[in-house]
Amino acid sequence: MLVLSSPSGAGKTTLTRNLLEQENKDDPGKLELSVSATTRPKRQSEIEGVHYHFLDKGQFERMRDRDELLEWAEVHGNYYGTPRDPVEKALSEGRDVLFDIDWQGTRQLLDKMRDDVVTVFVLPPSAQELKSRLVRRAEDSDAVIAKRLKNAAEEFLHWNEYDYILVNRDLNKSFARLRAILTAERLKRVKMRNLEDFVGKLLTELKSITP
Ligand SMILES: Nc1nc2c(ncn2[C@@H]2O[C@H](COP(=O)(O)OP(=O)(O)O)[C@@H](O)[C@H]2O)c(=O)[nH]1
Ligand SMILES: Nc1ncnc2c1ncn2[C@@H]1O[C@H](COP(=O)(O)OP(=O)(O)O)[C@@H](O)[C@H]1O
Repeated sequence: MLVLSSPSGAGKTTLTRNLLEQENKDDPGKLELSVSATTRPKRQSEIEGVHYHFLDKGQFERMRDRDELLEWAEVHGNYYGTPRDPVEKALSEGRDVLFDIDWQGTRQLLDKMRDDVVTVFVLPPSAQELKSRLVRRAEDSDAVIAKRLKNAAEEFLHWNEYDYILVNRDLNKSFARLRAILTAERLKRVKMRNLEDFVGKLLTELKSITP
């Protein structure tokens, strides 16, 4: 499980989309995005079921109360949560799962599955650039942008709960660094499947060619 968090506008959605596209080009189906449920209104560019499952408050609360969410939180005055089933299915089938969730949700995932979770916190190069990106994205009203900027102060404080920090100045560089994190994490001995079998085969082969 690879988690990206950041204050709104730092670039985590852009980075997750690029990562999914590139990874699935190289190894189709290996990395899956966890599509969250939310009560926030849909943005113009968003598609139901692709970017989020857009629910009303009652629908969300029913999912939460039936324990169908792996984690959930209230962010910027709306509910957000991770549907449990798709994540469990992907993991059981050996796929990696990418999450774009906030620090509250990250804490809940870590409490449940610490050994399997890698966390990345994305920071903007400056506060002014954070504001400019929110304005340039042109998806939210001035009031919504103001609220997100105000909440960024609280979110910044959680940087030290994450494994990796990406200061997202140049998008290409940040993307390359994110891929490096994923590659290195996949190469960790404890995360590699069937390694014992592989080394066993190497030993057998070695014996057969050793005089
Ligand atoms: N805990 C939790 N946070 C989420 C989830 N989905 C999205 N978020 C976070 O909610 C915040 C707002 O997301 P969004 O409304 O898409 O705005 P954006 O960050 O400005 O693109 C971001 O910090 C997301 O990472 C989720 O399923 N659980
Ligand atoms: N490194 C970067 N340099 C300049 N603009 C960026 C960079 N990364 C993201 N952006 C732009 O900033 C805006 C916010 O990015 P987004 O990925 O939506 O942020 P978040 O998901 O963290 O709220 C978008 O318009 C995006 O195209």
